[in-house]
Parts: sequence; structure tokens; C-alpha cells
Amino acid sequence: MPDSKTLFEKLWERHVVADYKSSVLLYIDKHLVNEVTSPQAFDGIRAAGRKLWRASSVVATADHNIPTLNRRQGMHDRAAQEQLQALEENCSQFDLTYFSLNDPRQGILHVVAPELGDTLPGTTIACGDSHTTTHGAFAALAFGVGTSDIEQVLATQTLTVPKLKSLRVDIEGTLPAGVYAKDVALGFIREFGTDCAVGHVLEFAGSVVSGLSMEARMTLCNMATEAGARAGLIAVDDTTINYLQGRPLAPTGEQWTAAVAYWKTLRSDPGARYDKVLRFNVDTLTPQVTWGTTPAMSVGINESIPSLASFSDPAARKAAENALKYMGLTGGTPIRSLRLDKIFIGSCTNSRIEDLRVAAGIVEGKKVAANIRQALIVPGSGLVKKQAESEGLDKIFINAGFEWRDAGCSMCLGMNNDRLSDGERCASTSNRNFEGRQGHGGRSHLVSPALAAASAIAGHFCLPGEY
Ligand SMILES: CC(C)[C@H](C(=O)O)[C@@H](O)C(=O)O
Ligand code: SF4
Repeated sequence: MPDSKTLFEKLWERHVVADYKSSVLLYIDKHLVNEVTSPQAFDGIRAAGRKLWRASSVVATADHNIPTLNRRQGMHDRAAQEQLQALEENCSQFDLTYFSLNDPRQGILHVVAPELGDTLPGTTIACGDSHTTTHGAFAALAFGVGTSDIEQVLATQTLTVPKLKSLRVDIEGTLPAGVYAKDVALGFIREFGTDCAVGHVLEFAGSVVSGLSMEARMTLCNMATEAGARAGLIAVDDTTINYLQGRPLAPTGEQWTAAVAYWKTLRSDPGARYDKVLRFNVDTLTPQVTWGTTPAMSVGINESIPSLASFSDPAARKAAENALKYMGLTGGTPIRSLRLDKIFIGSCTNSRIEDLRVAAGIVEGKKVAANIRQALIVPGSGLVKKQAESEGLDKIFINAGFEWRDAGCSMCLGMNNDRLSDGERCASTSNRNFEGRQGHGGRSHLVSPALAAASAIAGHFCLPGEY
């Protein structure tokens, strides 16, 4: 059909301010600001004597380098303290919405904005953080940007974006019990690679996606950046609308009715043309565990770490060899047999209430294994923490031997006090397992919250119930 458009085209066309040959100037509706990537952008604004174009588009909070324990005692180092202070001063100078460390709305921006109803379908969003792809779960065109882009958005409310291609993945089949969105993301990246979506906006479609909750859709879109995508997208349906209704910043009354009518158009038309289409069937997917240093290096829980001989491509073999060396592993070892030192349940991939409920259900009445030195549960926001506490999940975790922390990025990356020591092996619900990601010499294995919880009890990788 000649007039058929993809969801991406619909969002793009509504926001183009100026069309250059290979890029466009895109209007940005929402700007999420953190403490790490914004200080220099504000310095630039001040140095040029500029005003902010639309200060009301900003929501700011600190998430990356803040402590998740004993917050009142202050920050772990000077650089972190300076970044936090800069954010606070900038928000006050420019009169921006800022959630301070003792505001329950503070947390990881990719958890905070959706749960408040600040992430809305049909909007464009910029944030100085690569996991901004998360917001695509709401049919928002959301870009992770760098510090100079942040300055541009603050000053002009526009972003220069290169022309992007469209990629749709149809996720089909029946999700087996115990297999979650995290496993779908890891399985997809394992099959198609960490660069399969480079230069593309990646739309997740198909019956499996339609059946997922918003939390699970956010997990999928969060990992779109690990497939190289510039943005993730999922069409609006009743699940989206039901999730948003009644959220503090979502529209109300007549505005809600009008918004819903528009949001319902935010899906790709039949016959819309994509630059690339992939299919991923989940019928035989099992819970995934990464064994290497990219999110594509994963195996199913019943599998062994691949042997070097199984890689026919020399470059892939070399990469696997380096990864195994860093991870202290040998090909052919069953992934279940790896003994763990730490457990991290948190991050913008898997720290929402649904994730915590799944984990709590698995560890209830059990104890973290003796060989686990530290098991952290880090809710994605103060509101997630409150909700979990109102359901008694904190007690379940604490009784099982987990530490119940305040919201933040925490052990997802080594920018605060929560980290791995040299050689420590961790089951982590985060999204990146690069060398040194969770601390110098730390060995990260990406898993779903269910697998992290079960593995905490067993002390090694296993499925729930296998202790
Ligand atoms: C520090 C920040 C800019 C970085 C990102 O862009 O994603 C971090 O959040 C990450 O997950 O690696
Ligand atoms: S939780 Fe991890 S991936 Fe997400 S924004 Fe923070 S550091 Fe980045």
C-alpha cells in the first residue's frame, strides 16, 4: 500500500523540524537528565549565555554514581560528589524538575519516567544515556545522546539525527514457562549479533510482544541498544494504555481521551515497508546465561560453554578465546557448574516491581548459599522500593540473606560503591558484561531475575527449584 507507514516513520515525520540530506533536525518533547553526562552541557549553556528553550521538558535525577546504602553519609568519592552537586545547582539555576536523593521518585531515569507517566506514546525523548531505548516500549522515539547533544537539546529543543533505517523483528511462538523477556533479548542477540541493528530503529513485533507486560516490553527495548539499535519501538495497544492510565504525569480528562485516540494510531500500517525484517521463534528458547564479554555470548541454562573448536570463523574464535580468558572459563564446562560470588538484581533492565516479585517468589523461605559473598536487590526507583515494601517483598529478601538497597544504577556499572572485586563472578540482571563493567577484573554473567534469584540460593547457575 503506497500510504502505509511504519510506526517509526509516523513518529519521525511528526517531529522533523528541518530535513538535511543525510540527517534531520528532530524536535524533542522530553529530556531526561542525569548527573554523569549533563554537567558540561550546562557549562556550555552558561558559557554561551543561552537560555533553555523549554525547561519544562526536563526531568532530572541522579542515578549512576550515587550510593545505594547509607545515603546520608554522603558520596563515595569527590568526582561523584561534584557531579551530584553540579546537577543540583544546574536544576536549581534553570528551574528544572529534579528528584533529589530523598525524594521517593528518585531512581534510574529509565524506570522513573515510565512509572510516573512522563514517558508517553508519540513523543520524542532524549537522554544522555544509551539505554534510553527503553522508552520505545511506549511507542516513543527515544534516543540516547552524548553531552554535546544534551547541550543542543537544552538550548534548542532539537536533536540532529542521521537518517535511520527500519528493522522489525517478529517474535513468534509460545514463550515456555520460566523464560522471560530478558531471555528473549539475550537469545535474539545471540542469534543475530550485537551489530544486527546498527543504524536502525528496531521495532519489536509479533504475538510474543503483544502478550508481554509493559515491564517486560521495557526489558526488551532496553536491550535494543545491545543489538546496536539507535532506538527500540513497540506499537501501542491496550496494555500500553492500561499501564499509563492514572499515572501521576499522564494526561487526564478530555486530554486523556484525545491522547488515547491518537495513541491508537501509533502502530505500523499493514503493508508498511521496512529496510530489514527478522524472525525470532521462542518455542525452544531456554533461560539464557552469558558466558563471555558481550551480550551475544550466551548459552541456555542446560548448555555448556562453547568450545573454541566450535567457532569456525577465526575472528569469532579469537574473541571467544579472549572472553574465556577474561572470564576464567574453559570451553565445554556446563554453565550450571559455575560457582558464584555475588548476585545483583537491579539495573534499568530488570529492577521493576514485576522483576522483584518474580525474584521474591523464588527465594521466599530459602537462604542465599554460603559461598555468595554479597547478594544485592536494588529497586529501580524509590517508588518501586515503596511498592515492594508494601507487598512485604523486602522482608522476603532480607530473610533470605539479600541486602535491600536504595534505588540507583548500583552494581550495573562500577561508578559507585557497589562493585565486583578482581576475579569475582556475578549473576547480574543488568545488560552489559563488558570487561571491567561491574568493577576491575569482575566477571559478569547476564541473566533474568528468576535465574539470578535461583542461582543465589544454589550458589551456582540453576533453574528455580533446583537447589
Ligand atoms: C554512564 C552512561 C553514560 C552509560 C550509558 O550511556 O549507557 C551507562 O549508563 C551505561 O549503561 O553504560
Ligand atoms: S542501570 Fe546500568 S545500564 Fe541502566 S542507566 Fe544505569 S548504568 Fe546504564
